[in-house]
Amino acid sequence: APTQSTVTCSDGTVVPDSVCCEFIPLREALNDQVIQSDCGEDAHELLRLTFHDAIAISQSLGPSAGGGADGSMLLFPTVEPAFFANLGIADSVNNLIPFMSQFPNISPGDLVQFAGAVAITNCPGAPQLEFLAGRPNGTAPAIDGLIPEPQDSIDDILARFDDAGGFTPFEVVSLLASHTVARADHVDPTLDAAPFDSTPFTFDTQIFLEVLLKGTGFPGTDNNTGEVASPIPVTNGTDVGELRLQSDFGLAHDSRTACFWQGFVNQQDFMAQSFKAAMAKLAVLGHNAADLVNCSAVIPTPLPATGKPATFPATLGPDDLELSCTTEPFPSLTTDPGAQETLIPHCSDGSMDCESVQFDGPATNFGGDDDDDDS
Ligand code: HEM
Ligand SMILES: [Ca+2]
Ligand SMILES: [Mn+2]
Repeated sequence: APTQSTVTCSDGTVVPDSVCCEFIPLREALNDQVIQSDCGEDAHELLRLTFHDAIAISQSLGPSAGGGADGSMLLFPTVEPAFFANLGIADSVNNLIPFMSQFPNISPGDLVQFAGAVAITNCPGAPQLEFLAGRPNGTAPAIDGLIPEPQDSIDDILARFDDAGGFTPFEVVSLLASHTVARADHVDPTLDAAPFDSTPFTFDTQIFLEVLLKGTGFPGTDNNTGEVASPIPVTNGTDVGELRLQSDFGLAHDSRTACFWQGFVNQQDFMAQSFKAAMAKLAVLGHNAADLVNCSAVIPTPLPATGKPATFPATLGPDDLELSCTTEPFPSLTTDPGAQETLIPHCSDGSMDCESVQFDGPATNFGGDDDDDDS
């Protein structure tokens, strides 16, 4: 068999090509200057950016509609971030732009996918994503209209993912594991950092469980576009109640996806591996993977899963489930202790006050707001 040649980077990491070694100092710089080795706001926003850069491609409309994972967000920061569907993306774009000049040999498309992969290694339970290097620079911004929105029908969402990269309904649900480490700043304009599950700093399966609980209220104002009622809406100061996206609710109940959604509840390894496989596809949209170099060895080992099984938030239990998968049994789970509805901490260390990093930069959100007061 042919022998695979390797290179050893100065820190001892063994990689297939020396181009991979340049990502090691980038990884340290990203963790020091932006991510703060935390699964907090900045890590979450970098993960979201991998999606919004990559999904902007269309098989039906052709290459002029968008180049996929090509760094166009960073290269044309006044164009795509200003689309309504990209509200909030300007934060992560401005946080990455300084690294383009600090690491001139690393392309913006690589930078976006690499930053997201590094970011989630700070989230206990996240998989070690594949990372391939060598994406050429994007040549034009994508057109508006390619980013799924939470008010879109499930037909439209599944069709958009299929058109972007042939994603199956199972792969779409797999990608939504991302919402286990996610909070909305713009869905309810009165709220910052409204979490999608009760553990926004842990890459666990709570998102899949909690979206299956009956909605009882809203964490801030009612019935914003793309929002439906959540099961734990109580807000107290910076502890913002859970916010449920209409799209997550729809995917949890649509006949094409309901059993996939339910199937990730309390299945940490299956969820993490399925997310990893779907992310590998997302991260190379617009490229031929065979043209890229496998630099996965430069992605750190993620923090291990907590080992805590999925649990119903305090005061809730099986009676609060609203299920649409009729062919699979629902797992038996316990309820967290406590007589009061769960409050979700604002910071990963349980405190109320944690600063996120926000560099000034050229990217602006829809409406021109540059969001740097985001917390
Ligand atoms: C049906 C597809 C999807 C829809 C409709 C959707 C929608 C949204 C919305 C509306 C937000 C809140 C943004 C804000 O108000 O600040 C959000 C946040 C987020 N999304 Fe998605 N999303 C989808 C798929 C994905 C995928 C595939 C990924 C990654 C692989 C992802 C990662 C994230 C992350 C990490 C956040 C949190 C950002 C933060 O905490 O600041 N989403 N998503
Ligand atoms: Ca979580
Ligand atoms: Mn945010």
